[in-house]
Amino acid sequence: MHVSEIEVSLDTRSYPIVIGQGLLKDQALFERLIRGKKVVIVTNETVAPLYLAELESTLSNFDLLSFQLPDGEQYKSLEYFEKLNSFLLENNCGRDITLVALGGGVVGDLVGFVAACYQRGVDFVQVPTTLLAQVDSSVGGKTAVNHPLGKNMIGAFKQPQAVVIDTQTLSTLPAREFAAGMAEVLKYGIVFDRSFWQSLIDDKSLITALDEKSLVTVIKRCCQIKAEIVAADETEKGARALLNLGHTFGHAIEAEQGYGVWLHGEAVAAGMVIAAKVAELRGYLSEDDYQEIVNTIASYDLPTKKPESMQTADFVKHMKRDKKVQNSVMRFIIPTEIGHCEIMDDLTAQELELVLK
Ligand SMILES: NC(=O)c1ccc[n+]([C@@H]2O[C@H](COP(=O)([O-])OP(=O)(O)OC[C@H]3O[C@@H](n4cnc5c(N)ncnc54)[C@H](O)[C@@H]3O)[C@@H](O)[C@H]2O)c1
Ligand SMILES: O=C(O)C(=O)C[C@@H](O)[C@H](O)[C@H](O)COP(=O)(O)O
Ligand SMILES: [Zn+2]
Repeated sequence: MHVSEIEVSLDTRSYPIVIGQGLLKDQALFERLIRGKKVVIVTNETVAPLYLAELESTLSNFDLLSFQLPDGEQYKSLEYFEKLNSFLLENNCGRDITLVALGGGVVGDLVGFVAACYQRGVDFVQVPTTLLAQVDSSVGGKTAVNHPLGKNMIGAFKQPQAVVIDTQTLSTLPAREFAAGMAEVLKYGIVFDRSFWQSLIDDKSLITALDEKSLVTVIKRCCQIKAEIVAADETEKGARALLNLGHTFGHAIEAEQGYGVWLHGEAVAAGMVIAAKVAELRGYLSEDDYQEIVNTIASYDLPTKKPESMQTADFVKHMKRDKKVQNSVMRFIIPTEIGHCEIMDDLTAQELELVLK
């Protein structure tokens, strides 16, 4: 089995991202990565029947418990944050526990936040099973739950002990979820790397056919980019904000439509098109690049338009609370060419009205 390893360099909190096919079965790997004796696997009702027994068998030398969440973005909530904490207390889990997040970004974000808070912080390991979680959410330590008034509004920066990516798990992922993960993959191309972007166009049929070599190449490149950005700016004081391309609009769509109605990746896809339109209207982005962004996003079966029902005021209401707001000024990430983005803080109400038409 070929296994790749990428390090997220954060001094004493550095950790590996291990990528390979069949890693859920790698007993020696997990025994190397987990410090204590007691492990709680947290997963959800969809992932459990697919992968829980396999991981439990791999971790059979640990004192093991498991906890299942219902499936859905709406359960990335304070209510389920409390339920998981209660489960840990009821089972007398101490500070030496390791939480293992087995699932997509919803499980990973919630478990990470519990790991940040339970008894003021315990170890956790990310075992992402969606494309989105493998390329983005499992890396970098942004953990959170949603609030009815905004996405990821209550959370913490808490880095995992390790990220273990078993690419085999993608074989059971529904097509709509795969496409949602591709939105974040395309984001890396638009923000940081034009030649990576080009490869996503050239290799589209291999990628969507889940060709193992192509998938590993894509996952590795995304993890490398994210690891570099996080190492340079862990808590988003500067460059890390670029990873938010499309999210200011996307988070507004998710919250306004009701969590889970639009998938995170779908909302980000539409948000990236809106951000690209802002840039094109300003003359910062060429018409050709704008059109290439729209066409490529559409080619991966992702939306390129906002929900019809949403008006400018519905966006503004949410965007005013965006975490990038500084001194009451909204800030947006916009592409100036494919492979390069900048932060913009002078979008006018008229421009906003125009792009959201
Ligand atoms: N922390 C971060 O840096 C970060 C980055 C990006 C996104 N996110 C968050 O991640 C969440 C979205 O994550 P997601 O797209 O993984 O959604 P998700 O966690 O809801 O998973 C998507 C769906 O796939 C199912 N699933 C998971 N693995 C599967 C598998 N291998 N086979 C079959 N079904 C499987 C899940 O049960 C769910 O129904 C959002 O809450 C978003 O805000 C966080
Ligand atoms: O890791 C980051 O930084 C990101 O912005 C990655 C995003 O894809 C992700 O959706 C993140 O959770 C958004 O963060 P938020 O701070 O806008 O809630
Ligand atoms: Zn995202």
